[in-house]
Amino acid sequence: MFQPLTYDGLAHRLPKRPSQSHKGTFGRTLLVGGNAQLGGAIILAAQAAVYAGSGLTTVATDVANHTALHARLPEAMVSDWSNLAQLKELTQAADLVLLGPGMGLDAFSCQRLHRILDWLKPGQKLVLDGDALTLLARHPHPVPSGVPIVITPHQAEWQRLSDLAIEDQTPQANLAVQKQLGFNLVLKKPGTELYLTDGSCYQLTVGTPAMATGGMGDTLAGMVAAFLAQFPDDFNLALCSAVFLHSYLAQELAQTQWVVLPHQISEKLPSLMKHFIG
Ligand SMILES: NC(=O)C1=CN([C@@H]2O[C@H](COP(=O)(O)OP(=O)(O)OC[C@H]3O[C@@H](n4cnc5c(N)ncnc54)[C@H](OP(=O)(O)O)[C@@H]3O)[C@@H](O)[C@H]2O)[C@@H](O)CC1
Ligand SMILES: Nc1ncnc2c1ncn2[C@@H]1O[C@H](COP(=O)(O)OP(=O)(O)O)[C@@H](O)[C@H]1O
Ligand SMILES: [Mg+2]
Repeated sequence: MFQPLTYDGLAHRLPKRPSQSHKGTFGRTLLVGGNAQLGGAIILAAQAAVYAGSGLTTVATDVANHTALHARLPEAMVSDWSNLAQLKELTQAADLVLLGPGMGLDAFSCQRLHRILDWLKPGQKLVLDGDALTLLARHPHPVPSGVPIVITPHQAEWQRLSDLAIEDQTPQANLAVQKQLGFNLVLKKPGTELYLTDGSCYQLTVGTPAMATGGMGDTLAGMVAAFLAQFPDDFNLALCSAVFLHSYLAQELAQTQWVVLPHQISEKLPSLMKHFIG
């Protein structure tokens, strides 16, 4: 049922950067997340998005995170996520919205999730991760039509969304729920599984327990966002490449490290992508 994701099957298939280009060519990416306690999650996601090549990256987050984000990642623009009018403008101007890392589960975050689902228009793209998935499971809301959606749950988040206990998350059961939902599903675990809306299914051949540390999924979410935003011509290739490179890089780093820190993956991305794409 699954096609294996391998280096040889993916490398050199993504397009090089055209010389006639500017930052707008490579995607306007909006990341929404990071409450006062979980700012690290959206900072890690934003670093991954910028280092993976997103042309213009804006982060809507709690004001408590603004100074840290500016200090750590001056390439990203920052907005106060409690300003709903500004959030609407940013959402409507984005090519892709990533929603969820560290966003928390309170009523205001739920409102943000529902409003962003209402504001998105056909032609835009949406990635949902972390608390956005838990909120959607608890408080379902219609999703925009004509907007490809990627969800990146770990097994407990998928349990909340699918009602499948972790021991019941067989490929057949996962596929049945994914088809009902109509989302592209990246089910994160050792041997991450991808169930795409065109019916294709893939499984990771790389990865390591050195990845089992907080923030690793936030980094993947930022990479997925940047790949989908900057490589719009082949959605599935962009998604598969992001998922593959995240674990491939971690596996490379784990040859000499006990644990791989999520930000180390981001730091290696510009050189690895040059090597991978050619
Ligand atoms: N630096 C920061 O700011 C960080 C902020 N973060 C942000 O925190 C928010 C909450 O995300 P979350 O993943 O930490 O919590 P939640 O959704 O409750 O899941 C944990 C529960 O699920 C269970 N579990 C079972 N299987 C599992 C599996 N395969 N993978 C993982 N968990 C599994 C697990 O079981 P246990 O560990 O108890 O065995 C536990 O009971 C989210 O927005 C995220 O972005 C984090 O990224 C960390 C760094
Ligand atoms: N033992 C493991 N083997 C392979 N990959 C792992 C392992 N543990 C975690 N990962 C990977 O690390 C990431 C963890 O994501 P997630 O739980 O959402 O982290 P966080 O929310 O803390 O950022 C996923 O990509 C998952 O596949
Ligand atoms: Mg996560």
